[in-house]
Amino acid sequence: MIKFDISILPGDGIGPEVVAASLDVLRAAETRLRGVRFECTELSVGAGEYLKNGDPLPGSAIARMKQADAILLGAMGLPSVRWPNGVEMTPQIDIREKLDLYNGVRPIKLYHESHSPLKGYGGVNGKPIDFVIIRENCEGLFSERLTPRPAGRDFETDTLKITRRGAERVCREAFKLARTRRKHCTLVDKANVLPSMAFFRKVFDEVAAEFPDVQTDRVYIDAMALFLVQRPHTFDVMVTENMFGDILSDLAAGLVGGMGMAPSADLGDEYGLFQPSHGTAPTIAGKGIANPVATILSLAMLLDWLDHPETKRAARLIEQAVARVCGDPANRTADLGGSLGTRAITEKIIAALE
Ligand SMILES: NC(=O)c1ccc[n+]([C@@H]2O[C@H](COP(=O)([O-])OP(=O)(O)OC[C@H]3O[C@@H](n4cnc5c(N)ncnc54)[C@H](O)[C@@H]3O)[C@@H](O)[C@H]2O)c1
Ligand SMILES: CC(C)[C@H](C(=O)O)[C@@H](O)C(=O)O
Repeated sequence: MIKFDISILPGDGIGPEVVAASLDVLRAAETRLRGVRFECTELSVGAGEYLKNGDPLPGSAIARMKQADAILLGAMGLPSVRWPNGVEMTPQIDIREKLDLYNGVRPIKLYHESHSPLKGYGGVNGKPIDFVIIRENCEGLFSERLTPRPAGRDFETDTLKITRRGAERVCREAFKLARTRRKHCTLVDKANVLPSMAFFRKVFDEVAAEFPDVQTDRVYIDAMALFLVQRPHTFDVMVTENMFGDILSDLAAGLVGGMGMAPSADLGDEYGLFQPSHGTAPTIAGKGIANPVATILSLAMLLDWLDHPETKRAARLIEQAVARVCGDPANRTADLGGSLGTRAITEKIIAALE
């Protein structure tokens, strides 16, 4: 019997609700696997933990995460809980940096035409929306956010830093992924204006030369916001800077039904953390209406990443169950215009596991 040790970080707001739903799916999938068990250890991290004990990310939690085989996270942060300098507590960014989870993988897939605000997508005659945003997770515009600054200045700055190592490794991961898909990789940058972005483009071009079988494009971030609305079906894998990826991934989620449909993985060379792209959605927390699909799909990414034949089989079972359930427009949660609650859609997904 192989045991996989999973750290579970439910977090704040709807985080615990969507994580509980995903753990029910995990337990149901586990009964269909041979010789594999999951041991889950819950860790308290987030704004709630700060309010209780004064630290949103205790060192003991980081130490425990480092021992685990993988990490599943709900969502963290509350708009009312802030540091004295005015910014929110964002332990999820701290974790990415501490575990060097530089490769932010954010798949975007449309399961039914009724989920998209765009006309002519999905369905029998519609065009599929199926692409992946690779977000550089450990530098870019977030890189110097923790640098202490003198108090009382009448200006504040943030630095957008791109290193060769940072750009090279994330571009390489994007190309490797493109190779397993439709072999197309698009760089999204602002190389017309920012020297840091011209540097990112130079590194992208160098890495591209290692992957002659992958077609490339270079699109400015402002144009990409337009193209994602006009022709999202034309993209396969795109790679971009931290902040650009943060913004584009919400826009992209909007194309396929909203944040409740957008899973993600934060990957490094040693550790893997999996979480929905969404936040804590405080206005719907505790109402039993949060859409758990993004977290359930993140769980499938986790199982795939564990890279054991049985966990990979579990990942496929979950993905297929989600596709079957979400492919039926009768199965819609409130965010998709339906009436199913968190529990009801989770039960349908569990029933669809084969
Ligand atoms: N990775 C994370 O943990 C993460 C990501 C984004 C925001 N946040 C934090 O979450 C808090 C709220 O941020 P926000 O409102 O900008 O973003 P949000 O993602 O929480 O919510 C944006 C919109 O999407 C809806 N939504 C999100 N997830 C949903 C789900 N599963 N089902 C149905 N509807 C869903 C919300 O109700 C809201 O209308 C803030 O404190 C923010 O810092 C955390
Ligand atoms: C809430 C915030 C810290 C986080 C980020 O900026 O990375 C979120 O927007 C995300 O996309 O995971």
